[in-house]
Amino acid sequence: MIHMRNICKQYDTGTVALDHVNVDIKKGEFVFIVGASGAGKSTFIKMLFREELPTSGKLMVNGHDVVHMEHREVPYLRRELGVIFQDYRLLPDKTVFENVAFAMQVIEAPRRLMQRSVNSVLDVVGLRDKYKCFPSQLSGGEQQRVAIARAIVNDPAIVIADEPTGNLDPDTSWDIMDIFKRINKAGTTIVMATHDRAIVDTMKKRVIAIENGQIVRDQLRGGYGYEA
Ligand SMILES: Nc1ncnc2c1ncn2[C@@H]1O[C@H](COP(=O)(O)OP(=O)(O)OP(=O)(O)O)[C@@H](O)[C@H]1O
Repeated sequence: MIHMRNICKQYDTGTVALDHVNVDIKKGEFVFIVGASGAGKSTFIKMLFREELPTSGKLMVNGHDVVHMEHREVPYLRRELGVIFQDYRLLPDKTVFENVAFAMQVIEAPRRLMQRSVNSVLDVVGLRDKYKCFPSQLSGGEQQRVAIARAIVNDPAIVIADEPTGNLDPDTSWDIMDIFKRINKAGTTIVMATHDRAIVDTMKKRVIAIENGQIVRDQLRGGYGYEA
């Protein structure tokens, strides 16, 4: 599902953010990406949806050759991925329903499918009753639920999340992780960068640790493994 070979990323500033990274992630896996600040986690995540391109190496994501694909193919890659950020990134002047529906409008999904699919994912994240609210009327945890609903409404092959609980308190973070667990149980691959030691230690999923742009540990049923 994800195949990285000798991926290097050097930014224009000269910083080497990824240094010969090799990773294979299979369908249905749940993978945490951990590492100190500046280790290269976000850069790793951004490669997957082609927000950044590697300087060298081979990268396949869900059958797409991310490095060599034509620009016009990029939307086809991205519609197979659901991406979630620490800061939610909702559209402030759209309601909960409209924020989620917008992801379907972008791919020109049929209207009748839209109503059903949006209601269904709002059920998954427990927000059906708030469908008319605007983001400013929601708590941080609720906003992140909307972002998750938006990410999964088109039934992506892979959900990619960069610090999705970074702005949330521990109880709310666990509620969010329960949603990710359910999405993963339904067969969706999840790749998540996180600093949340308690979550990584408790969930016992695959852990890929990055240090100075290099993978220093890749462990099934791993723990966080770093001092805070
Ligand atoms: N757009 C950019 N231009 C130049 N350097 C960058 C850019 N983005 C990241 N970097 C540098 O690349 C390195 C890796 O950054 P990255 O954001 O991937 O780390 P991270 O592990 O996600 O850190 P954090 O946990 O703080 O988010 C850092 O040295 C960072 O300063």
